[in-house]
Amino acid sequence: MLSIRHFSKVYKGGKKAVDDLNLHIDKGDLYGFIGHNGAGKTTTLKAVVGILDFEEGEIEIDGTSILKNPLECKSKIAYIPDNPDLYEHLTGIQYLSFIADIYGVAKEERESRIKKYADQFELTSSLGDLISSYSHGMKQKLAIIAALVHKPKLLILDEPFVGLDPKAAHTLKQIMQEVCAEGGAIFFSTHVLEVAEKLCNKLAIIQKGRLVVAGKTEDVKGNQSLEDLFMELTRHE
Ligand SMILES: Nc1ncnc2c1ncn2[C@@H]1O[C@H](COP(=O)(O)OP(=O)(O)OP(=O)(O)O)[C@@H](O)[C@H]1O
Repeated sequence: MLSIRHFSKVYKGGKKAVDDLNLHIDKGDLYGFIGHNGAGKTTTLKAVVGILDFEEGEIEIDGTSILKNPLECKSKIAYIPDNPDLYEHLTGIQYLSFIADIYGVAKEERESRIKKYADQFELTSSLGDLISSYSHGMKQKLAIIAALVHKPKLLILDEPFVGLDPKAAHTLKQIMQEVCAEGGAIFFSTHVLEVAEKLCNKLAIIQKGRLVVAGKTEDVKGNQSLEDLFMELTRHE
């Protein structure tokens, strides 16, 4: 579903943020991406979704190159950045309809998907309100619903649990598991190691732009907790 091969990114000014990264995410994978602040997670996620140019390496979504055919790739994915910017002058439902229009989602399908996820996140009664009146968590929930409205094959999430209350975080975990059980795939960054450990079937740890370890959660962790492993692998940071 997602193949990252020999990906490197050097920012203007010479900073090498990611160095020769190789990762493969299959259909059904719930894949956690872990690393210290500045390790290169957001840089990787932005390159995957086609909003950050790169010169070295190849990234393919469902067999299609994000550099050569970005539109086809973007039709199959959804991305939620760590701080989503929404159109504040629209109401929640206007925003969701706008996103559904962009992806050409049929009326009945969009209505049922919006209802399902808005009910789950207890946002239904606020959908008629202006986004500018939403709290940070409500905006985060709206961004999640918008990402799910076209049933993407691949969801890319940058620290999706930040700002969510415990109930909303629980709902999001359930939705993520459901998406993957139905054959979708999710690649997400997080600093919440307990969540990654419990939720993900695969994990990757990145440090200073280089992959430290990647694979099935049980193989990566062995008998220790993810926190112990993470501290051990990154202790020279
Ligand atoms: N636009 C930019 N220009 C120059 N350097 C950048 C730019 N964006 C990020 N960097 C640098 O690239 C490195 C990786 O940053 P990145 O945002 O990918 O880290 P991260 O793992 O997502 O961190 P965090 O957990 O804090 O979000 C950092 O050293 C950062 O300073």
